[in-house]
Amino acid sequence: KEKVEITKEQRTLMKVIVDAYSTHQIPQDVAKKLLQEQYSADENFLLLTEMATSQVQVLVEFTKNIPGFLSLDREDQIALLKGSAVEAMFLRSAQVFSRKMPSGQTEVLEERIRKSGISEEFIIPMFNFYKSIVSLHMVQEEQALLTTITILTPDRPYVKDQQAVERIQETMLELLRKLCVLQRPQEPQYFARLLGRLTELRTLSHYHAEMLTSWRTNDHKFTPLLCEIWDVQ
Ligand SMILES: N#Cc1ccccc1NC(=O)[C@H](C1CCCCC1)n1c(-c2ccc(Cl)cc2)nc2cc(F)c(F)cc21
Repeated sequence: KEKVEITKEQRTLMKVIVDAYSTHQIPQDVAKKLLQEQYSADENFLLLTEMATSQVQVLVEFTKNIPGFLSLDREDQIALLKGSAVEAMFLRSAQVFSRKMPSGQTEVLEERIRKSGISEEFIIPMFNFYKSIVSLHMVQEEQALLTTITILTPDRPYVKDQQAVERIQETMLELLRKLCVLQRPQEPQYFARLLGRLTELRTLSHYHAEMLTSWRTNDHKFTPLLCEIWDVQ
């Protein structure tokens, strides 16, 4: 039986990542807004572009706190941010959806999102992903590390020094592996299941541009930052 224990450095690394992850969150709670009232498709589209834009800003701030990220080549830092922003946004949305809520509220939230203006064909794959995240019952350490691992994906377009990214990602993968073993000793496959979600996440993210351009709204206006990050306009 493998004796797994977190080293002192790993504990420090964990604390840095989790603190940064919880600090750099969007101030306004989108779930609360959506539960408070029903918006039109146009209002929802505007809300989405606002949320996505501020999500990119908090993502940039978060990555600055990932040990080793700032010592990567500057252009590679940008390539990693551009390459992971959409996935990070869907992962964040899934984590918001999987939050414990008073009974019946998750169903209301799901209904509001189904009717938000998003076109039918994307609703199923999106909620399949969200529900697969819900079923994992991740703790915040796992959520923070999973987002970090997503950002540190070496084979993003235009990354020059993939080895340098791999080295940092491996540190995070090893830490997550240990956490999963310690957190779920009775579920040896849990770590593999977590990483499997990143494959689903990448597939869902392929649709992001179409999800936006097919939104039921008269005016698909995007912020300059979103035009940069999302393949739109
Ligand atoms: N962006 C963003 C973002 C950043 C941080 C936190 C949540 C975010 N998600 C959001 O704001 C959107 C809202 C925006 C208003 C209209 C209804 C969807 N969203 C999405 C959703 C993101 C994208 C695309 Cl194409 C379709 C859907 N899946 C959500 C799940 C949830 F449970 C949830 F509460 C919100 C959710």
